[in-house]
Amino acid sequence: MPMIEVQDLHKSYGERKAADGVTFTVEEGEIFGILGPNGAGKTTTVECVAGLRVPDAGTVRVAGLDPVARHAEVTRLLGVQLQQSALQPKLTVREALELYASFHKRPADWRILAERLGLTDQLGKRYAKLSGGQQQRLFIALALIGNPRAVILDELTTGLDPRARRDTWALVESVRDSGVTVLLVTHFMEEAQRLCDRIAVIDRGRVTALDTPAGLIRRAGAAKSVSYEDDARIGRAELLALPGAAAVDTQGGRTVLTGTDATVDAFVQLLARRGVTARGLRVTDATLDDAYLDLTGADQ
Ligand SMILES: Nc1ncnc2c1ncn2[C@@H]1O[C@H](COP(=O)(O)OP(=O)(O)OP(=O)(O)O)[C@@H](O)[C@H]1O
Repeated sequence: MPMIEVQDLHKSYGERKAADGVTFTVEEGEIFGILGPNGAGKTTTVECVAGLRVPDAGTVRVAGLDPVARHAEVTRLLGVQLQQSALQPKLTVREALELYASFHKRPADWRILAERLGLTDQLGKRYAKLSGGQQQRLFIALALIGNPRAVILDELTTGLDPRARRDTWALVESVRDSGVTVLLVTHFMEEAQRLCDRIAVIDRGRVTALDTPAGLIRRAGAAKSVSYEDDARIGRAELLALPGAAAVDTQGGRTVLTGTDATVDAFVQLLARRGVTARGLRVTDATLDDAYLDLTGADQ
């Protein structure tokens, strides 16, 4: 049985369709990403999974249970860290952990959790005095305190510096390695590419693609890009006419040609035929960023 199933989920706020037929399945043990631009419907979708919102139509199941009708059981199975979570500013880390542990019948040992999440030295610190990274670690601890089988982590690393973000990624991996399924909401491509086994790209309330990170990149068809110092000897139209060529941009005096392996081969042959040396030539693999722009139309 899948850990989480969402089938044709619809949810509107008045006229605004936040989820417009969202469908995906999360298997046990996965880190499954929901990636999409602001307002795409990501939070609405995971709130329905957590049973915090009632869908207008469609089916949601967590370990086979309806999260609205069987809310108490689902709360035991599913830990939730929602976007913009906040705690009472004067609460200390220890008090928050103890309080949340008291909500569960069989909580995890909060001291072990604090140790695992690097919070042991912060136990006496008030929530308001924690750094952004420490606050996020505390929220992960609170999401895990009921020993859940799955966790929802929504916009976990927003506002964190690159170092804290990387530390948080390592934590998410260790959560998965401990056997907990992770549903991760993000709008950071790098985060999704680095962490997720599979990703659903959501745009305007719909899943526009669902695949592994590598699959999404391949599907977007922009597998490679080649860049060089522009000297205008090869025209833009000529570059775009190469097989598989998807785009030509100029960035900081460099021409960037995006396409497939075939585009790169044809470009190199073109240089050879012309006897032209492209200075500062670089060939790079396209990232999920390129695929994402393609899949969401976010650059339009
Ligand atoms: N409680 C609400 N009342 C009215 N409209 C809402 C409410 N919550 C969300 N919306 C709207 O529904 C749409 C989807 O919002 P949602 O928060 O699900 O998107 P999101 O993908 O999580 O966005 P973000 O990345 O900005 O958090 C947006 O247009 C948002 O303004």
